Amino acid sequence: MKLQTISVNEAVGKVLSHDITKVVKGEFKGAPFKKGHIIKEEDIPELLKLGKENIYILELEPGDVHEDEAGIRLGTAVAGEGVRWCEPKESRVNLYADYNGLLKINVPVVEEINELPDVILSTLPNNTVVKSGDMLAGTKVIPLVVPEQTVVEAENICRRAGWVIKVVPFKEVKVGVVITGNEVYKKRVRDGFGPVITEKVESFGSSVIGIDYAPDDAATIAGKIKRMADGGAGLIFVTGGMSVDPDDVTPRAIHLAGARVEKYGAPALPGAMFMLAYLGDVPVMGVPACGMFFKATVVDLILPRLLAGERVSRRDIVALAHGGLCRSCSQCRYPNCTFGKGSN
Ligand SMILES: Nc1nc2c(c(=O)[nH]1)N[C@H]1C(S)=C(S)[C@@H](COP(=O)(O)OP(=O)(O)OC[C@H]3O[C@@H](n4cnc5c(N)ncnc54)[C@H](O)[C@@H]3O)O[C@H]1N2
Ligand code: MOO
Repeated sequence: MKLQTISVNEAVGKVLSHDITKVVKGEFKGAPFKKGHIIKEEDIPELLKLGKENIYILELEPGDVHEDEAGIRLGTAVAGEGVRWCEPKESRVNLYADYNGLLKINVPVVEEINELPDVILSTLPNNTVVKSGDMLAGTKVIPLVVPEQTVVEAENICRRAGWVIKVVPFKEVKVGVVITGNEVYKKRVRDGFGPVITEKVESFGSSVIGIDYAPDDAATIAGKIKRMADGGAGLIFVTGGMSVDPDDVTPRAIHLAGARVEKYGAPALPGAMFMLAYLGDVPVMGVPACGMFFKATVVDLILPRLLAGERVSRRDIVALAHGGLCRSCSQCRYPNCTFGKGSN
């Protein structure tokens, strides 16, 4: 590359090497002078007002990639299914969601890309629930010109990995709910769990196909879990009875139903007494009472993943630990907070 610095006063007739942007009080006000612009006499006062006494005139040589082209190539390389990129601004290319879904970030690959010289890729946390049009990531190069080799290496990393950033759409799942507890079964207490679960499930485009009530009896609860699965439920909630009292029999009931327990006890607060099991391929969630009392619990971290069709493992639940502590703010701002954001 041949990068020539010349005084603005001598720049008339020269071709600008990159966008010159305007920022007023920290706010980006666009680029009054675009890359490729031929400087005219009348541009000089405006350039001086923008604080530019010298400007770059650039001649690319073989093996050079201009920052904007590099940004586009990076954006193209990292954008997977459901992700689109925008035109570069000072080489920064933003990536946006094409539809509602679950954002998946291939974290080790993102780090591998960031190990390259002169390249950055910055993303929202893995497993964020996103809406169509949400910004998911931004990528850019640091210098005005990077070696072609750097861009090629980034592209190769992405190609080898298969995917870097993608949005997985939610499936329409038929959800069954078994509400446990003698006090609810015998109608001494009005069920508060059913409406909470129904609202959460429907917000992802799925539906509750049945809500059944069971007393604190493991065999009865187990029978109702099996009936939900036989009736076509693709995901089953079992609520209450998840802690240490003698009448807390839900974990035993899930086991008795024939489900294979992935993990009982989740490193998320609220949600410690949570259980995830699989009855064949059907996920069964044992949800403690906190799932009804608090706006955000472990359910909000696991449900979107299950509805996106993910097989959530014991390992995934263990990984919730870092970031799994809710700050218990007086006014809940979830999902705009750190709850569930530290896991990989
Ligand atoms: N000694 C201990 N006590 C508790 C522990 C513990 O480790 N040691 N863990 C606490 C944590 S953490 C949680 S979370 C809760 C879990 O509670 P359960 O899932 O066992 O809930 P229940 O005991 O069945 O109910 C608690 C409370 O909520 C009311 N409830 C339950 N289901 C419904 C419903 N469908 N509608 C309305 N209200 C409902 C129930 O009547 C109780 O008042 O345990 C802590 N305790
Ligand atoms: O399952 Mo409980 O969170 O720890 O409220």
